[in-house]
Amino acid sequence: MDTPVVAEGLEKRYGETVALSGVTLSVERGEVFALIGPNGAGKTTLVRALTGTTEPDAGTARVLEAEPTAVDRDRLGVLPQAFSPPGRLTARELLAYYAGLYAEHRDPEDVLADVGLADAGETWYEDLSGGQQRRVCVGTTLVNDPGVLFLDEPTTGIDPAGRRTVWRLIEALAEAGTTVFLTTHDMAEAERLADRVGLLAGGDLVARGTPEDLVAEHAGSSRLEIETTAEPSAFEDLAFPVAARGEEVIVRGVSPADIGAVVDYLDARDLEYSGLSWSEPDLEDVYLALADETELERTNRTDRTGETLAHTGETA
Ligand SMILES: Nc1ncnc2c1ncn2[C@@H]1O[C@H](COP(=O)(O)OP(=O)(O)OP(=O)(O)O)[C@@H](O)[C@H]1O
Repeated sequence: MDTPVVAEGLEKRYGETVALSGVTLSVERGEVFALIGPNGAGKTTLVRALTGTTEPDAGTARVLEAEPTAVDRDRLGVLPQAFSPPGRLTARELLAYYAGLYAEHRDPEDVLADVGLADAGETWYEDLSGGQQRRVCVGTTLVNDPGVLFLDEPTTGIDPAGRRTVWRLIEALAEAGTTVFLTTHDMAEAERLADRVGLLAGGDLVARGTPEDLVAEHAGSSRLEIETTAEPSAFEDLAFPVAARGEEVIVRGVSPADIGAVVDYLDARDLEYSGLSWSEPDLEDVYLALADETELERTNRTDRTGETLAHTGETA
């Protein structure tokens, strides 16, 4: 079977603004592809170009082997970033309404349960909480059991438990062969769900790969965050790279076994601290490193983070 989502050299401008500057990508069947990137990076524009709601200035897109405007809608699910169904329909009525648009559709009751709203079926959409509304919106994209699903920030505004419900749902869909193209600002979401992640910045896909590969390549080393008002210079003799950020000192490359030595260092110098937290590098570090780098290249600025470096050339 052919690759369900393919973009080649997609370009889109709005006046002087370059929203997409030649994006090429493909997403395989059953794959979850997460598109991340700063506000205004072009994510929604890319989703719109792939789903036929905006026409690119150059390049081509194919979804389910068709032009985006000619895709068999029975096989496609699209959740736009801004989606406001009628407020005076209940969650159940809304899903039944959207299901009725398709000759073959799932039982709306099952979809309601899938998005964790079995108990809220009789509530008007306008009376649901923001997170419940978003879950109904996700549900509307599932009624036709789509083969390809575009979800533009599906979990924005959803509480942690509801988010996990949606995550499990997406995982189950992908396992059953649904191709999922997702945009998100939630790095935990991208890391958990995505087989591959693409980082869009300034209309360009500046990095792509599995979350693991991106972390290994771009995220740097582990970080120990020390909440302290001590001056960065007080850490000069520590055997690890250190950077300061506000009332935090960030020590890089510390393994869990090294934490004791850092604590000894603090105690020996009477450096007061109110908290220590250690973390493995993750996708958020990748995002910060690459988004900053791209922003730097774009603006040619040299001082963007407000971080003061102690005795290394690193940023935190
Ligand atoms: N219809 C439009 N008219 C004019 N400019 C637009 C239009 N749509 C998008 N843009 C511009 O194109 C750029 C990319 O916007 P886009 O919405 O694709 O970004 P995004 O990555 O989805 O952002 P966010 O994370 O904030 O949702 C922005 O500078 C935006 O202002």
